[in-house]
Amino acid sequence: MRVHRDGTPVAPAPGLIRIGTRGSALAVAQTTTVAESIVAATGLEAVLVIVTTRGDVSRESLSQLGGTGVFVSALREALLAGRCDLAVHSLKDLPTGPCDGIALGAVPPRADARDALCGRDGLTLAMLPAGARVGTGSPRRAAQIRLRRPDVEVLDLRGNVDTRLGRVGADLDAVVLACAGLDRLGRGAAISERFPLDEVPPAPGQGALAIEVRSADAGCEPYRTALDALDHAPSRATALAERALLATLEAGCAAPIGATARIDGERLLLRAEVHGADGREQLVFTDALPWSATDAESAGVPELLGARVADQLLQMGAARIAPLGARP
Ligand SMILES: NCc1[nH]cc(CCC(=O)O)c1CC(=O)O
Repeated sequence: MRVHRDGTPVAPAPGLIRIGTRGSALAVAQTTTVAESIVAATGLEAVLVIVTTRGDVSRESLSQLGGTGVFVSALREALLAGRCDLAVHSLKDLPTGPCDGIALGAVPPRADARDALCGRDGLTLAMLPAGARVGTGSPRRAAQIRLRRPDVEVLDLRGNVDTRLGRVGADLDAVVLACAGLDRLGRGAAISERFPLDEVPPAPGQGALAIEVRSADAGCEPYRTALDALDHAPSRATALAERALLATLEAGCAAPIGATARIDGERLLLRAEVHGADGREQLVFTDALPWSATDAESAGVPELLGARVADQLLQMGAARIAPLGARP
């Protein structure tokens, strides 16, 4: 497998699949795993095409750039322009709306969706001393921590995973990050606590990857074989239910919303929470619908379930208590 970094085009060739990715260590690690699966399933040769986004090179804050969508759009442009054949994203960073000409080709088996506390000296959230300094850039994570530990100080945090981890034991006592990213980077040893999904629901889609393909190519070989080999029905169903919730709430990726779906026997179950702007109010709702990976009737169930849970949260006052349209 080759990694192409310099920005010049990689010509399409028979037997070669060009996989677009962001250039961060995390993105390259996860796209490498995807590429290896494709090579194993299809016998194709794979090249990673690294697409630099404004979000990677700019020092502006994410809100000035227009949200995490900036990471996604450069990769989608490369796909639409034919500079790569597939694009690999962190599913939680994708905007909820459809994108003309692009289809969600596959959702591979989901990594650990939980949030992780990385505390100095192995400290868990309960063990942190009063007044401890905890870093996170996420309003959801901030609200979840304040609710459990009103006596700790939550501080804003940006930067890549290594930058954030580097602050632990320096100016911060702990940071909160996604388990998936830490595990994929081989930094799982930095985790002092993995928060239970039902108690601290993560961002919708966290831990899942989205493999995008040009809509016109989705049913054609060799893409079809590659995508079929990558796709994992339970991971797709849970991630899509969580995203449908976000879409119905008309919420941005920085809105203080946590969601976790799971397969429970022959049902798809979705639990979601919305946090108030002041960090004290919280709404929680859980619902389930019949779902089975082998049943054609189950198509559309994840979207239906996500919309139902969102409607219920709206009736409970979600739009009143939370800044749903907030950008990071
Ligand atoms: N918000 C940025 C982001 N987008 C995807 C991941 C990695 C986890 C994943 O793949 O869901 C992270 C880092 C984090 O939240 O700690």
